[in-house]
Amino acid sequence: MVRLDEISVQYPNGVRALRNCTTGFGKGEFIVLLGQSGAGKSTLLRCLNGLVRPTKGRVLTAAFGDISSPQALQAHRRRTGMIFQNHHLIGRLSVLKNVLTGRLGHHSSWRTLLPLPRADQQIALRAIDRVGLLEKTLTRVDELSGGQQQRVGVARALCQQPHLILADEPVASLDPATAAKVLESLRDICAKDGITAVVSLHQVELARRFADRIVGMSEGTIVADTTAAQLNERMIDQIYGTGPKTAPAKATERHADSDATESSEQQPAMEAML
Ligand SMILES: Nc1ncnc2c1ncn2[C@@H]1O[C@H](COP(=O)(O)OP(=O)(O)OP(=O)(O)O)[C@@H](O)[C@H]1O
Repeated sequence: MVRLDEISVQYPNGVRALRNCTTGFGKGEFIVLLGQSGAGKSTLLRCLNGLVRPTKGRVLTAAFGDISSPQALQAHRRRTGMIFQNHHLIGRLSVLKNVLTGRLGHHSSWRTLLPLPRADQQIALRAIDRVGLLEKTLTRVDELSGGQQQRVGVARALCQQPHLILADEPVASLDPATAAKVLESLRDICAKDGITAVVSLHQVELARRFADRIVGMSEGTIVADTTAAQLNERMIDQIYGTGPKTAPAKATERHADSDATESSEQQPAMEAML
């Protein structure tokens, strides 16, 4: 469904974040990326939706081919839902309006200046229903709990009718029980709809519980690629070295900032369209 072909990424500051990574993600697979902070998980996710351009190698999709061409990238992004640790929702808008932002990529820029069609509202309502938030449809997002907000993030991704969902530490800011519920709901919906999901996590236990497949990364390299059932201590040592099996508290403030920049730049345009 999507394939990374000998991908390397070197950032302008010289950091080599990915080194010759080759792997593929099949239709309907739920893949968890595991690795210490700095292993390259976010960079790999960003290559999968073209936010980071590989220095070397290609990202190939079954539907659109090599995403290095602008047309293929645009088509691929339209069908790729993103879920972030910090949700990236617009707090003062309702659940419905936030979820509807998932439809914007399906319209030309002039069309989005008008209210979105009824069909889009129905797709959004169905997505909200699937994550169990129908009774909160008109509630402001900043009045919801963290777990509910992340379910809005899932609904927004579903509203794109995606082939692929990329989730960068989607449950890192949630308590363990809520984290498990959010992942369970995401996994079940993806399995039912045949959506491929690539999810980075810091918790080995959650990876074991929810993943079909686990891809382990260390220093920009894929060091393990296994079914969840076959993940063993040797592989965990390869992924984490002698470090902890559950990674320490997050070191993603820099990403949160850069992701926030992306979304805050888009916010005024989004609000105008809704
Ligand atoms: N925009 C950037 N510019 C320069 N270096 C970067 C950039 N983004 C990431 N890096 C570096 O690339 C390497 C891989 O980072 P990446 O964010 O992909 O790792 P990660 O596994 O997602 O880490 P975390 O779990 O902390 O989010 C790190 O050394 C990081 O400092």
